[in-house]
Amino acid sequence: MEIKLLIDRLKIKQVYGHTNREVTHITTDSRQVKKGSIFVASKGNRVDSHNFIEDVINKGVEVIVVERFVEVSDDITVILVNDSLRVASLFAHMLYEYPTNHLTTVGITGTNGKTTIATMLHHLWQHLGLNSSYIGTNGFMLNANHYETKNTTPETVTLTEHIHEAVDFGADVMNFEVSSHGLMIGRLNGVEFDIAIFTNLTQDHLDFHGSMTDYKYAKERLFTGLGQDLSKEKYVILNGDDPVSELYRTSSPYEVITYGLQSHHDIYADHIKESIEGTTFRLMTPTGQYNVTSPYIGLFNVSNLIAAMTACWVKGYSFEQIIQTIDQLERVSGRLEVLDDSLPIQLVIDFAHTPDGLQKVIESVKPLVQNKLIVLTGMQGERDTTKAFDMGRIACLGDVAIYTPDNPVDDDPDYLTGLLKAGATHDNIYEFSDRSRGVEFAIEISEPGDTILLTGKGREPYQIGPGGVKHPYREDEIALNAAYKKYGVMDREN
Ligand SMILES: CC(=O)N[C@H]1[C@@H](OP(=O)(O)OP(=O)(O)OC[C@H]2O[C@@H](n3ccc(=O)[nH]c3=O)[C@H](O)[C@@H]2O)O[C@H](CO)[C@@H](O)[C@@H]1O[C@H](C)C(=O)N[C@@H](C)C(=O)N[C@H](CCC(=O)O)C(=O)O
Ligand SMILES: Nc1ncnc2c1ncn2[C@@H]1O[C@H](COP(=O)(O)OP(=O)(O)OP(=O)(O)O)[C@@H](O)[C@H]1O
Repeated sequence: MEIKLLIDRLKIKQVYGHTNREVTHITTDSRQVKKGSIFVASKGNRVDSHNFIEDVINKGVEVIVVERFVEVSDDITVILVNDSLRVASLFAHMLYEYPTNHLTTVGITGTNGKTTIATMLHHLWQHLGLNSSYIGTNGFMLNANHYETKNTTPETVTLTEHIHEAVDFGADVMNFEVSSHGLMIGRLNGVEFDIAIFTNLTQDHLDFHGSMTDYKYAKERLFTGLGQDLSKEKYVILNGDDPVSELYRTSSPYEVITYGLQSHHDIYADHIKESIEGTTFRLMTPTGQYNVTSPYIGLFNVSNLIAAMTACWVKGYSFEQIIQTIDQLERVSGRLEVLDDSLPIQLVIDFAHTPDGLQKVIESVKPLVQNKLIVLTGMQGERDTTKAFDMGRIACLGDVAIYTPDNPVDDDPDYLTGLLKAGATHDNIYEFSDRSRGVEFAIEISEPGDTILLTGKGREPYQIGPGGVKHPYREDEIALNAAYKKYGVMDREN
């Protein structure tokens, strides 16, 4: 695309150099530039990437977007603007031909359940015969192809580029985990959603948002962002069990469908029966009642599954069609996942890292516990530590609570476990500054019939230590190795 077309869209700007250049790529990261790239410089929390301009010019970049004047040779085109990241969104969407117009987009927001619902949907669409894409905490996916990403909602240019890749791949639908950070700092600028789903709002990320009120309004942006154009077919799917849905109901003019576990919702479940293999329930819908056998454990996963099914239903699939695919659905990686059911203990990994998530996950597992319940929980460094006290208290719903750090970054691991310990409600508690030792200890003290619930990590393959350095870490492997050592089960499948 000729940069003149991009520049013409901006009123407030100063442009130096030629405007008849062709560009094929845009990036906010100097390490990603190639010939034909526009490089957008910005001031981050850690570095000011205006400092990399010489470097990107040496790599062949001829067009740069900046927020402050920089001295460069005359053969470089410099576009000086007020807010370079806002311009990055605009240029990226123009360059990639407004990619969200070419597929169905589903945005999922809420404190817990985004990855779960987005993953369920990604599989449901494929079983219904569509090509699907997923972007979120577990990376970027095009059907079964998986690529790593850095954030739950990546920065604006990377996100737009991935949407463009999904369109090129032939994806019919793209499922987005929409983080409140992403909504607040413009990572989703230009993304036009067709379906917006809300899971729940409970305490998390107060280090970033400051208060639950600000956090609530951050998430509301997904719903106000749907716009007002009623010639478009869009839907709002809200968890009726969460009171915040009443606000989000008023945030958008599109049809609202509520789901949940209570009979006054539009779509809900009753006759729920839980086991360690999964859950059965009766799905009550505007088109009839259906029996569902779900491979997912836990009441909150009934809610999550209904949200996912509802998104397929509003796109025209019947509940009969949708339910037929459910027994083929894959487990959601690291979310209430039972590791090797041949063991004499129930060894479960989960990603719960908020008080509500932890409470729900313990409540889900408790009825299935035969002997004692050992809960391991962790506190993240440099994050919302005000949740630690409650998490320490909730972990004591187990007979044994083990406190560890989880991605401590530059915080002292003992400080983090101490914050958890402050909430303890019984004495059967242990602290480990090395999380893997805590996992091994949980196995060491277990007896056949016990349930061990390892929360906060799931299958995240690293621990973030001092300086933000990621060290390889696999909780599933540590736990299984310790369990095989203790219980001698050799036929491991992993
Ligand atoms: C606090 C925060 O949001 N930080 C984000 C921010 O980092 P930053 O401001 O420190 O960036 P920086 O390192 O100063 O770099 C500034 C600019 O220079 C560029 N750069 C940098 C180095 C270089 O050599 N060359 C270069 O061009 C960078 O690409 C960037 O454009 O910009 C980065 C690039 O876009 C993000 O990856 C990073 O997310 C970090 C990793 C993070 O942990 N964010 C969390 C708080 C977050 O966003 N979480 C949400 C929610 C998750 C959930 O729901 O649990 C998420 O969506 O992930
Ligand atoms: N609907 C729900 N309500 C409460 N807790 C839930 C719900 N769904 C999942 N959880 C719990 O929260 C944990 C995280 O789930 P999931 O990864 O789906 O959430 P998320 O919103 O994507 O979180 P993140 O933004 O941190 O990636 C799960 O492992 C489970 O313990």
